[in-house]
Amino acid sequence: MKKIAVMTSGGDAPGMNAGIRAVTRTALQKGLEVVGIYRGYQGMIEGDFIPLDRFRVSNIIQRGGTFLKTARSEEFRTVEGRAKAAAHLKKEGIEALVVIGGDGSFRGAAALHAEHGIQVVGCPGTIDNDLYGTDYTIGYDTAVNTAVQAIDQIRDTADSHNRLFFVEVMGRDAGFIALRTGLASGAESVLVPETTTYIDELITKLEEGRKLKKASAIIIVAEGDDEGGALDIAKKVNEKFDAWETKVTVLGHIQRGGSPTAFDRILASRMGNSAVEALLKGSTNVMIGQRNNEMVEVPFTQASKHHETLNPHLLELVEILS
Ligand SMILES: Nc1ncnc2c1ncn2[C@@H]1O[C@H](COP(=O)(O)OP(=O)(O)O)[C@@H](O)[C@H]1O
Ligand SMILES: O=P(O)(O)OC[C@H]1O[C@](O)(COP(=O)(O)O)[C@@H](O)[C@@H]1O
Ligand SMILES: [Mg+2]
Repeated sequence: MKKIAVMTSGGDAPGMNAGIRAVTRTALQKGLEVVGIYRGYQGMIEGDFIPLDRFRVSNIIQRGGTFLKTARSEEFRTVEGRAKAAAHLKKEGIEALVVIGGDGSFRGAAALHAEHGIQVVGCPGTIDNDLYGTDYTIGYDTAVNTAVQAIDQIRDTADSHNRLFFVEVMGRDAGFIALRTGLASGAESVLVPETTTYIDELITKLEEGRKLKKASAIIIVAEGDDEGGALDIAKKVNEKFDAWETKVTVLGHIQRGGSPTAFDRILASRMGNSAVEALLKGSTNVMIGQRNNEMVEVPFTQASKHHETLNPHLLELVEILS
């Protein structure tokens, strides 16, 4: 193997730049040439490539987003689109690829391997933490820290006015961001898609809080919750409970940006490094995961099929401590 490519795909996540840097510098150190692919699979289809040297990845470890840009490409979902993409890779002499992205990106990589024999290894890059086989994905820790900081600020104003806040966090159909954010911000309750949400139970809890003369209440709602988003849930609660004035905040894309935490930079650096080592020893169709602080290889088929379960003890802890 002489030349590899690296790309970012799907939703951006803080730490992706640190991952690109780690892939590039590890590969160069092993005597490989490295090419960056702009705009995910769409850039691959269009042959939008840039040679990477050690200086091209200087001064990016601390930057959010991804300097290679990212995209969601409908064309890559087609056999024809993938054939165009593979033709560009072959013309450039690229034999192997590191994809930093989520479950969808790994499905795309698996198709590229099946149809065109390109060797593919993935690094989990998504704020949602919704991949099986890794304790953490790149960007998750930063997103949680961003959300916690925002909720600390909401708590100041909620307390001053004695209000009830519903704060919606991202996570698509997973509740990881919501759970960790709720624990760290001392939320009264966390509503996640993985467990059934009972509006009546929530109201009982809020009433108990009123009786205890709590100054405010903050409920964290995962965007994919089974009872709907924060606005829907606030409405349902308000139909039966209006003792507190109620406000809704949707944190949205601020959770995706910002400088990555030290945790995410280190995770991305280790994963990028392991991805190149995996390619060199001939692995393909695997994601690099972190398990008990060790780097491991997880087949794409497992990684993208489902995600880890939420820790029920942590869900319980939110209730115990609130
Ligand atoms: N089943 C699939 N076959 C081929 N390509 C896919 C498939 N699923 C996703 N992709 C490609 O991967 C891209 C990123 O996937 P997406 O689900 O949007 O984000 P993520 O990788 O963060 O989960 C898609 O826009 C598409 O180009
Ligand atoms: O930026 P978009 O296209 O609105 O997508 C929003 C979605 O992307 C995410 O921020 C990240 O998801 P992916 O990493 O799977 O792309 C989700 O939490 C959210 O549901
Ligand atoms: Mg995804």
